[in-house]
Amino acid sequence: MLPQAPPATAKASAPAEAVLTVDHVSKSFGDKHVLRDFTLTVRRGENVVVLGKSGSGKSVLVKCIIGLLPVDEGSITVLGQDVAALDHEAMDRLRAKLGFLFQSNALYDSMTVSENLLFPLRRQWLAHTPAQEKDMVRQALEDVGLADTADKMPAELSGGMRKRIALARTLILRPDIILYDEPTTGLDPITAREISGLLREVQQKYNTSALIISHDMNCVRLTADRVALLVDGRCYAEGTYEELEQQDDPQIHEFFAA
Ligand SMILES: Nc1ncnc2c1ncn2[C@@H]1O[C@H](COP(=O)(O)OP(=O)(O)OP(=O)(O)O)[C@@H](O)[C@H]1O
Repeated sequence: MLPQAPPATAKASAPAEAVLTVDHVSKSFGDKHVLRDFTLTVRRGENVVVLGKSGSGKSVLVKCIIGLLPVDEGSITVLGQDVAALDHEAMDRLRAKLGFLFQSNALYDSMTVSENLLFPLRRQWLAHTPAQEKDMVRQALEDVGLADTADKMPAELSGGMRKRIALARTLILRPDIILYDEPTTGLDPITAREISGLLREVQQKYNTSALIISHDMNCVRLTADRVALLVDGRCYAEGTYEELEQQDDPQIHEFFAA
């Protein structure tokens, strides 16, 4: 009798833990049903893009995730914590583990790049020495490919560079999950492609998980491990970019046909 083959590496196929779960969430404003039984999971180390038309409820979804809007039904779990059950202080502590990259970048024009990066760091509970702070700024700027910009003012930088600085400011806090809101909006196609590449580098280097809201199909293709289509308040379809691109369903196809 042949010796029994060792069991297949079960570990390799086990899915990573969920870091963000949106479970059958509904949210309405009066009789306007924005989210209807919406379900989505982001696993550790995964980039998930939420794709939806303008006004489909992407921002409402993000606001529910970070506890700025209460859900009507269903639940949201972030890093093992039920968002609805958290008091103000606990929610603040949870938000400190999330990174945000806003469409506007939200940089302070009157501060240098270095001061912009240090601003959120100094609001944290952990104290750092000036030497540690300098090192953290240097590392974050290196990670976004802008090592020599620490003393520059945001106004001296291009749109793509400002986006990188905003990302560095997020990375310096070592977030577990990053929420990207339209990360390539307003950038020319070449810069948009560079920023999309950077999102991938960040994911690989820090093993961060990300929820990315984007309309830019190039960005979606370059950054997404999985895409969730938000249509009529529901997660209408979910899959890799390539899987969804091949679907004939007109509701799915129209996103990829443009
Ligand atoms: N606080 C609110 N009160 C009432 N209606 C709201 C509120 N916030 C959002 N809405 C409505 O919910 C719907 C979804 O809005 P949302 O901003 O989430 O869309 P979106 O997908 O992010 O759009 P865009 O891509 O244009 O930013 C819209 O019809 C909007 O008017």
